[in-house]
Amino acid sequence: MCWRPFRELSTTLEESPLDPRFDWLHASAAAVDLEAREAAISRQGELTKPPGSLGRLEDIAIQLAALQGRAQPALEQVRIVIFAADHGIASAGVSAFPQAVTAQMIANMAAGGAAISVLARQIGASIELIDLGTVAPVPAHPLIRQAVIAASTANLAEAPAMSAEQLAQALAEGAAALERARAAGAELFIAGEMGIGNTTAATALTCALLGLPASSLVGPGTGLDRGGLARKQALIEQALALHRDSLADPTEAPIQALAHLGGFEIAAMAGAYVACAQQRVPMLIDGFISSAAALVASRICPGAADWMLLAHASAEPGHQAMVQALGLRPLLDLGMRLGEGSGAAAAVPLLRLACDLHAQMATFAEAGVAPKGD
Ligand SMILES: O=C(O)c1ccc[n+]([C@@H]2O[C@H](COP(=O)([O-])O)[C@@H](O)[C@H]2O)c1
Ligand SMILES: Cc1cc2nc[nH]c2cc1C
Repeated sequence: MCWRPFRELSTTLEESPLDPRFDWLHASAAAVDLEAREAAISRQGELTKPPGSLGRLEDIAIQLAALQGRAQPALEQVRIVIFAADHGIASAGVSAFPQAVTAQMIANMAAGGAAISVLARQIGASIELIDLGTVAPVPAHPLIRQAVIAASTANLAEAPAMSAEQLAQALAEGAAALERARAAGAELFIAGEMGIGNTTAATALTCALLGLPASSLVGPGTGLDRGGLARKQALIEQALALHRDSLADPTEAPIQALAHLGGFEIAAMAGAYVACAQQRVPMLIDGFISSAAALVASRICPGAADWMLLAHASAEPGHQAMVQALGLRPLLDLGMRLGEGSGAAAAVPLLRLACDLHAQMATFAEAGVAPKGD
């Protein structure tokens, strides 16, 4: 695919026609292993149950077999990477919580007291926290990687959220996190996020990519009241109008939308997802913000969605449109809207159950059970 980021730029994004910093994004998504898929389908047909009776537990095992390239998939090594960043738009009052919470929650995650800390311990996942830039200080901690791009993005209702250089840095941080996850032997990659104001960025980004009005996707995020919700919608409308011309070229729209309307953590997640698809690492997508990043990744890298499982349906109302556009089906619907990768972590036991059933059930022949008649 001939894809040229920043070919025709707004004056604030100054890059050359073919910017080499984005070259790596051009590589295609890997093909899934159809032989392993067929072998897994065939094994499911031999297990002691009416064919199809384990429903989506069968589909999960088959998909993981195709992604891991083995007839018997397994999920011992799960990696959770939490990308954290602040947003310029937060100063406009689009969140129910103060901006300082982003940095405070990174510290809480590192100390082991956040929901994702409990979930990661429970499922035995390794965890990495990446600080891409917060307004309040983040303490030094062995679990926290300092990869600060800027204290926050710019206010996307007034200017492009980030420069091309900042975008390149964020995307590369995501790819580097995937590289470390692979080195640690990860069999499944989960990206989580933390960023006060990031439902505004994720909503604006999705509106731009799907051509939908702010009113159809905007939601309360951390718990905005009616007045806050109206302010959030108006700011997203303002941002979409401001950046419309910069997003006009459909071949560049995903990357331009990321630069103009995204956040550092959203761009890093998109970079990690593209790298996962290119490097054969199955990913489990979390909620609203993660799905916006997944949508960008699937637009940048056609075929990336083949490498994704969607953990859950977020309670944030705009998530439904993202789910539809991704063509994925959520595994869980628990009314969650936390982020942090929490919904994905909650779905891991289900995936493991699917793998264990696939590997450990007896076949009709082994158990001496008569198979389905003709
Ligand atoms: O992932 C979700 O489905 C989700 C839905 C609503 C809110 N969040 C989290 O809440 C924060 C953003 O909410 P807000 O209201 O500040 O835009 C951010 O840290 C997200 O992780 C996450
Ligand atoms: C406390 C808190 C925890 C979070 N985790 C992810 N987003 C969050 C937002 C808030 C406000």
